[in-house]
Amino acid sequence: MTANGVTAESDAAADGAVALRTSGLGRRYRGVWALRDCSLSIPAGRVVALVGPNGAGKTTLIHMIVGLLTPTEGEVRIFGAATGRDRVAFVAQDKPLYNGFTVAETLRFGRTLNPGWDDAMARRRLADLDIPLRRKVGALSGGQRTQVALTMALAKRPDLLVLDEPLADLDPLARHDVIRGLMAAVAEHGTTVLLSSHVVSDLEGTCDWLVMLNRGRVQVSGDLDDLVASHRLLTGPAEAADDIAARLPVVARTVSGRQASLLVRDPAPPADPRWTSHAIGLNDLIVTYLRDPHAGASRHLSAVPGRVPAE
Ligand SMILES: Nc1ncnc2c1ncn2[C@@H]1O[C@H](COP(=O)(O)OP(=O)(O)OP(=O)(O)O)[C@@H](O)[C@H]1O
Repeated sequence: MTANGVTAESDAAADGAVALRTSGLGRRYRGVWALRDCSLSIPAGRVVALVGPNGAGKTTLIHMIVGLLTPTEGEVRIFGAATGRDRVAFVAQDKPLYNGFTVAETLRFGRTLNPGWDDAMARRRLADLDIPLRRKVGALSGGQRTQVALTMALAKRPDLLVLDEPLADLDPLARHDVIRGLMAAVAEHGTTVLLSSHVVSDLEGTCDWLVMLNRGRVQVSGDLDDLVASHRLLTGPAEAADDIAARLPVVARTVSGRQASLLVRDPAPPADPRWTSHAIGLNDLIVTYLRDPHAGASRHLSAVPGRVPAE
């Protein structure tokens, strides 16, 4: 385990096991940057949560990764290759499937288009899920459509599976089933997964790497457990907050009356006994970063989390 995302990325680069690397990636729409200066390095075999507020640039990033969108600047490499898209499967937000096709016809279509298609697995998976092959896709429930789209993606036997908000529109039980099915399939084949979601509770226990985008910039990228362990919430008197902030890498601060709370990364224990240090959960960590687009941009952080060291 490493102390932060930057170090973890160096490790991944060193052993050659990088599934996805973006370098200085950016996309502009009519003069406005939707995503800028995005440099990430994701080790192979990780299940990556991509989170960020509405409009943060998640779909823009995903579409550049899967080749649906041309970058304005920078580049994407999949398993070291600029042309590695044949190793990627993608499930889009709206899960485009042909409503007039039956599930069986949908599978046949997938088999025709994909040389490495695993038809036995696809049929087994749909049978386990009680999804009838004879039913028209248009007659399936939202959860069943998601499962069919996911099965189509898994049957391609991708090395990198990219899912744009696959859990939206699903009830909690269906969300749970989708995640469980996905994790089982991923565990069997060591597939790297990149999953965007707004539902933080779905990500806990599922994902082991976290990428946070905010206003088109990478705020954080790193091993999820390491990120949670390396942040502490310090609470103490508001009048002493500036003093603490001058000495420690403060990510974000809130003041309520006479009390201040500082989210701090890799802090030494505060010498001032009026301050107490608490562990922070994943949900609070994410919410704190998301609330403040500048969180993490402290002058104390010598490297911006998520930025790949120069090679
Ligand atoms: N085709 C487009 N033309 C102009 N602007 C666009 C286009 N697509 C996206 N944008 C803008 O780029 C920014 C990022 O959008 P994007 O869809 O990538 O965000 P997101 O994080 O996926 O948002 P959400 O969580 O709401 O799906 C937004 O400000 C959006 O309005």
